[in-house]
Amino acid sequence: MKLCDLAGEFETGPDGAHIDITGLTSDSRRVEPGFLFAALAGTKANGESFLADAERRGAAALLVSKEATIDSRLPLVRVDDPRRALSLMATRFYGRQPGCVVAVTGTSGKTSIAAFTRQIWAAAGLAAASIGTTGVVSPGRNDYGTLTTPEPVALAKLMAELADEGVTHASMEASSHGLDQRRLDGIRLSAAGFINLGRDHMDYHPTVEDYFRAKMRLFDTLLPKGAPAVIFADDEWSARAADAARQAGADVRLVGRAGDFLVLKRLEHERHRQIAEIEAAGQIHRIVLPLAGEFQMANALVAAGLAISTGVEPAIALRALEGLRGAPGRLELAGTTREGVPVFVDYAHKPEALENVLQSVRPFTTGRVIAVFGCGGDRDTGKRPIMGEIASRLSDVVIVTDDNPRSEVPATIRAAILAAAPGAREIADRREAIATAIAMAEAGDTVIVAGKGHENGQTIAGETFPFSDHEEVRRAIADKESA
Ligand SMILES: CC(=O)N[C@H]1[C@@H](OP(=O)(O)OP(=O)(O)OC[C@H]2O[C@@H](n3ccc(=O)[nH]c3=O)[C@H](O)[C@@H]2O)O[C@H](CO)[C@@H](O)[C@@H]1O[C@H](C)C(=O)N[C@@H](C)C(=O)N[C@H](CCC(=O)O)C(=O)O
Ligand SMILES: Nc1ncnc2c1ncn2[C@@H]1O[C@H](COP(=O)(O)OP(=O)(O)OP(=O)(O)O)[C@@H](O)[C@H]1O
Ligand SMILES: N[C@H](CCC[C@H](N)C(=O)O)C(=O)O
Ligand SMILES: [Mg+2]
Repeated sequence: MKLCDLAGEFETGPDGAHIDITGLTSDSRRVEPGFLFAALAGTKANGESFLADAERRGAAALLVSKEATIDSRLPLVRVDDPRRALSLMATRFYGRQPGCVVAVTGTSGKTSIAAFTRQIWAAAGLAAASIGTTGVVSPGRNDYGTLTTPEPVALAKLMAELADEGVTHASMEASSHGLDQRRLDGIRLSAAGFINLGRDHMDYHPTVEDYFRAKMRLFDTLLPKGAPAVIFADDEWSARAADAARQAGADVRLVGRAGDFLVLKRLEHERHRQIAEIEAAGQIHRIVLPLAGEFQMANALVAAGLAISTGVEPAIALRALEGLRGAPGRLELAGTTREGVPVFVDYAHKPEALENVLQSVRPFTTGRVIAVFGCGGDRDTGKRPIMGEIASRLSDVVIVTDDNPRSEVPATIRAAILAAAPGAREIADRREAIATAIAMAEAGDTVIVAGKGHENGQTIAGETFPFSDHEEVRRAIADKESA
């Protein structure tokens, strides 16, 4: 593609306008001959330090900030916001996107909502995909993922591939990092969703306000004016999110007990399912959601709201809730012991998520709630004691173990949690911690293994070892039975 076509509204200068660009990247190590290299200011480095490296590898043009002092003979595209420009150029380069893309933000529930929206569309006969923390799922794929919101170039390429594979509807997660770093600025959105705001990523965002503002970019910058914004109505931050979306000119649709678009009239919990009465356009629909946890009902309502807002009949969308499968590792029943103790694997790795999950199992637990969890290294340290306090308040037995210590000393992470969790046991080895919880469980108890959900590895000191909470649960149950 010619540089001037790729640059679109951004100026290229006369010399380079007609050179051919063969690809684009923001990582100089991935530059190939003919590529445009985007120099981005990062958290650890500045891409401007790698211009020479990019040039050596064959870069044909550079995307740089207006203020940068550049010593290069290559054609330059100078812009105010290189990250945004890179996203816009990447989608121009790859061309196609599914005709209908929705994005959802919030602290907890994004993966579940993206997966549910895909399932509702599929139930309505549409070729649908979801993109997020657990990877990419579509009629033709089930790819494991690493980031919640992929990098802009990878995302643009993926969207084009999905469109080529016949996918017409895609739901994606918009993480605060993704929004802040403009990863999805090139995506054409048909609707957007908001679920909640809690404590997360305080290592990256200086304040909660900054975190909230990053999330609101979805409505005030990315969502086209007049497009539907589906907002969960029952969170502490709902009113502010709705205001922000309304001010940005979105068509706000509230879902939940305090909703106006989908109103949750009644909810009854059974062991592994819930029965709900939902009002849509003046009609009451009685549905059975085959998932435990009130938070899943909230997620299901946002997903149904997004599906309805993109053309699915309300009756069809709400009926589809009866066939929903939870996203992998989200309050997922990983096994049941011979005594009938359910063992759930859950991805709660932040305070509100842990609180929700522990509260969710209480109604059907006649004995003890046994919780096994830890916290990841190189992430927000402030959440550790908060999670320790929540676990000891809401469970009867707490076992503190390792999550992904990454580069940190694991014992230091555990100590920070234990300081706020009096009476908790400390078992560093995650396999042993899971086995201990399952071995001690008696009839009436519930075991929750939290923090890693769908993950298939444990990262310790820069190395990732194969590890699956699901497999460990199965192994521990089998060992208990044969003992
Ligand atoms: C903290 C964070 O978000 N970092 C992201 C950020 O990196 P950065 O800009 O800070 O990178 P940097 O190391 O300072 O380097 C600056 C620039 O120099 C470039 N560089 C660097 C070295 C070199 O030799 N040549 C070169 O060109 C880098 O490619 C980069 O463009 O921008 C990069 C490009 O977009 C991202 O890859 C990177 O995500 C890293 C991989 C990451 O781990 N991010 C996590 C924390 C994340 O994004 N998580 C969210 C939320 C998770 C959730 O809550 O679910 C997600 O969406 O997954
Ligand atoms: N609506 C919700 N409210 C509170 N907690 C929730 C909600 N939905 C899910 N959770 C909890 O958060 C965990 C993660 O859920 P999910 O993966 O759907 O959220 P996410 O926003 O994608 O999280 P992440 O940013 O970590 O990818 C679940 O395992 C559950 O413990
Ligand atoms: N996307 C999240 C995942 C955390 C998962 C948890 N197991 C941990 O390692 O902290 C993050 O990178 O902060
Ligand atoms: Mg997610």
